[in-house]
Amino acid sequence: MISFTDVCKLYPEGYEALKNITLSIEQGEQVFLSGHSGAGKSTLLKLIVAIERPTSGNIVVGQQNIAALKRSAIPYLRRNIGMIFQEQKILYDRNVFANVVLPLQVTNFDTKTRAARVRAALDKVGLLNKEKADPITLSGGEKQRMCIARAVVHRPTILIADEPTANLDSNYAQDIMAVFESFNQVGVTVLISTHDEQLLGTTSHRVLELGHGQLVT
Ligand SMILES: Nc1ncnc2c1ncn2[C@@H]1O[C@H](COP(=O)(O)OP(=O)(O)OP(=O)(O)O)[C@@H](O)[C@H]1O
Repeated sequence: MISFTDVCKLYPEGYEALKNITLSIEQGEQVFLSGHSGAGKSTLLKLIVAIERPTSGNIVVGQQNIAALKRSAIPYLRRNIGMIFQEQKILYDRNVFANVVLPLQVTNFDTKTRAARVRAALDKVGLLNKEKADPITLSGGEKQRMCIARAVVHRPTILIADEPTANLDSNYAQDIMAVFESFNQVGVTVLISTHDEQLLGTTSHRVLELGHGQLVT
């Protein structure tokens, strides 16, 4: 489902963020990505959704070879992927419903179907009663759950999250992880980067550890 073969990423300034990464994640698997700050976790996740491009090596997601993907094909790739990134944009000039419906605006669904999908996504993250709320009034955990609803509203087969529990207290963090778990249980492939030592120490899921741009485990 996701495979990297000898992937290297050299940023234009010359920093080698990833060195010879080879890995494979099966369809329906949940995997955590760990590693120190600057280890290359965000870079690895960005390569999967073609926010960044590899300097060398091959990346296959589903049936698509990402390294060879034309810019015009990127929106099609992302139709199958839900993304939750740290620098995620929340639009504060509109309510929760309007934030979550955004990914559906490029689809052909009619208004009724869009509304049903948004409510189903909000329901899954426990925010159904907040659809009319302004995002500014949400707690940190609720904002994060809104971002998850937005990432899954188009029913992706792969979910990628970069430090989704950073800056949340442990109760909120557990809630967020339970939401990811519930998507994985219905067959979604989930890849989450995290620093959370407690979570990494107790999880039954596979942990890939990066250190200085290389896979340690
Ligand atoms: N756009 C960029 N241009 C140049 N260097 C970058 C860029 N993005 C990341 N880097 C560098 O690549 C290395 C890996 O960064 P990355 O953000 O992937 O690490 P990380 O493991 O996600 O770290 P953190 O946990 O702090 O978010 C770092 O040294 C970083 O400074």
